[in-house]
Amino acid sequence: MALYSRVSGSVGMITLQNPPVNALSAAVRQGIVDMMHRALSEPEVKSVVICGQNGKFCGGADIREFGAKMTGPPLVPMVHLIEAASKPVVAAIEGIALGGGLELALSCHYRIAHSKATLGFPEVALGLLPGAGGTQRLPRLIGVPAALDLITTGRHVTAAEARQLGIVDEVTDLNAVDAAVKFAQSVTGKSLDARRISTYPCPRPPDLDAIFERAMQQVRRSARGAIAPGTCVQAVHAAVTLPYAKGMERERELFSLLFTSGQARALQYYFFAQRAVSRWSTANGARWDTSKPRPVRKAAVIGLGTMGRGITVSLAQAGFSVVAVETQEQQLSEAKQAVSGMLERGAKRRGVPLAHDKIKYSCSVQAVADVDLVIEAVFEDMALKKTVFQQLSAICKPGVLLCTNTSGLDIDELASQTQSPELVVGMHFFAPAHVMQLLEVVYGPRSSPEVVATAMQMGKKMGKVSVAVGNCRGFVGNRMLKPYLEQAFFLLEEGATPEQVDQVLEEFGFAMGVFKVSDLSGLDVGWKVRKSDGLVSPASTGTSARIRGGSRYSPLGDLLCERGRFGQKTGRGWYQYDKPGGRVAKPDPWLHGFLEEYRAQHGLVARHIDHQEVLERCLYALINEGFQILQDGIAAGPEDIDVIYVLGYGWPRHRGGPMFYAGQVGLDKVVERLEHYQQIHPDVPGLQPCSLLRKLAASGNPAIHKWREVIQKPRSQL
Ligand SMILES: CCCCCCC[C@H](O)CC(=O)SCCNC(=O)CCNC(=O)[C@H](O)C(C)(C)COP(=O)([O-])OP(=O)([O-])OC[C@H]1O[C@@H](n2cnc3c(N)ncnc32)[C@H](O)[C@@H]1OP(=O)([O-])[O-]
Repeated sequence: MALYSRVSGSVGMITLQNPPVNALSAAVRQGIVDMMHRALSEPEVKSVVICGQNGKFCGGADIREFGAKMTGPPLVPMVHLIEAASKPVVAAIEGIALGGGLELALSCHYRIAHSKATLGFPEVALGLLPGAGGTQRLPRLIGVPAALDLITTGRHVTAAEARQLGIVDEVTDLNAVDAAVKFAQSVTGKSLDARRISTYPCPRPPDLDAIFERAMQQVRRSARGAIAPGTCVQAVHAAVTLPYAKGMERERELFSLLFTSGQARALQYYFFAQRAVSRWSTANGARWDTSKPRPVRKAAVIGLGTMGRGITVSLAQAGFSVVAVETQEQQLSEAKQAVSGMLERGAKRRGVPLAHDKIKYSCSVQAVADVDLVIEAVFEDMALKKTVFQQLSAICKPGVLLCTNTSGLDIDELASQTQSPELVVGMHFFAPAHVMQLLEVVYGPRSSPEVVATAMQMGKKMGKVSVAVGNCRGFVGNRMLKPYLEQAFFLLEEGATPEQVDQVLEEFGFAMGVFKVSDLSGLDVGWKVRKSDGLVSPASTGTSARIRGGSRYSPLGDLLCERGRFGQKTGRGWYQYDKPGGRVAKPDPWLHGFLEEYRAQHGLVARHIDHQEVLERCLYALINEGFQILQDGIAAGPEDIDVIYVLGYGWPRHRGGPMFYAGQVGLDKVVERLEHYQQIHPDVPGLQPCSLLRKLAASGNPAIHKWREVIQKPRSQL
């Protein structure tokens, strides 16, 4: 709702009240309309200030209302009512003015912002465009190029930048509401003719066509199949080419198109999913709201390879004191240099002070004796990690949290090396660790609730989105990757090429196809794991070459590794590169010949494989594993899996995540297609629909937020 009060006798104050961000719900819109009428009708009131409760102006339209039937006064007439007012209306912007909140501010005649406020049009990230006049007013106010930048990227600007761009009239370090009241008094009685943005002509730069062409190219490059950014460009184009009223009609048309799209639904689901994962729960009943994190001031990182360096940077940038340990002298001095470089670049980019003095380097594990938390990031080898955990358990002060950055090894086995297994938890960072936003927090059966809470909070402090997951081989992300990769290998055996598979996945929206990713991360990584699992067999002919444990196995990745083809680092992998370390993947005729030979050797006849089969086999196998993970209680809900896939594995955000996508396709259809492929390839693993997927499909494809009701919780172990 909105509150009305009278300040200093002549200023009518409208205060938006809708925690947590004063979103423009039906009640708030109704309140604004009613209070505006009141302020305009009271003769003593000479000017109006609009502000938000609790230091937040407004976070935009209330996204929680998007799925429901629209009630209350619409936003567009509301902003027109404000702009047309005969008394000056001043927006007092504290905290945030985002989306519809900024549109509300742009309909006011003046805008006063606090210096710490941020402003922006983030609608594009929700699959929308600013639909209450934002696409028509902003270019009129700040010009086409700047408006295109803000609207198509959704980036937030500081109050200082907003002032520079001309979005706000004044910035204050003092109380913005008081400043707005004073300002409102100072403009009482002044003509408002020049203050109504909708009446401004839209500036037409001479190179207008080139500007729009460049904007379209830019969004096509960065959007990868998302429709909202290009539609935003079209809406701004309407501001330049049409009179205001017609431009508003066009904005409305384009907004409706986006609003009813599957992409908007997916992005809005994802918005809430990313927030829902912070309300974590574990299979044995620990929860976010009943578990208190421990204080951590000083942390240690053991092992300064690529991951350890990134983790050190993340910790230092988040303000933790860090002890960075690397026992090999040469590696330690290289790490120091690399970490310094990353910190300097980070400080420059983010405009924050350097965090060098936060880090103490050492080549002795003894240096961690007084820290509160240790993150082990040594080579991915169980024997080595066990030794490190034994050492840490002996050296660290009592009560220290021992975390491992393993990407899939058994947390419980590591915990059993220590005197306090309840203090052990996984913190699985993604490379590059100082850039990637995702953190899988892996709890073992003995991890204590407060240890999980501490790791989750540490992730948040480092600017990561932390997702709590259970302990199993590969956890959530890498466990689901396995069937996805396997299907891609089988498709090559059956007649596809890496470029064909990658093209299908990239058209779906992945930044990179599965084979390009494999070349980037190094084929040797998976090879080492398969070797230690006893899967890599010297026999390259005969039926046993393609069977492991009674199921189909593709040795293609192993065969490439045996030939020294590790991907980008060796200049050859599934593709060829112009040199070792090269980045541009080119189809490799050698690989095509190798695949032909391989098929001939194993009596396989290449067949035509279409787009649909590539997509369904790769994605549905991955999705099926996701359902198995839910069934096993490794992830608490589909949101956890979706956030992991979007933030850690390049799943296109506008498709919501694999579990949301499955729901959009229809769970019955996913079951049917998996069964279809399973009939054709009965020995291929990963194609048998798991029982939870079947159960949900049979119960009529319920909405994703209802899945938890069907998922049977594993028995509490507490
Ligand atoms: C016919 C045409 C009609 C057209 C009308 C179109 C109008 C318009 O153009 C469309 C829009 O405005 S689209 C909207 C454009 N606006 C946006 O896209 C803004 C999106 N919001 C954000 O970017 C961030 O939330 C903030 C920066 C606001 C705060 O960040 P922070 O401090 O890190 O906090 P946090 O953890 O992120 O959020 C805290 C809590 O607030 C909740 N919540 C937040 N915004 C909400 C909203 N608008 N609504 C409801 N709820 C919203 C959030 O879910 C969470 O709830 P929980 O229950 O505690 O989990």
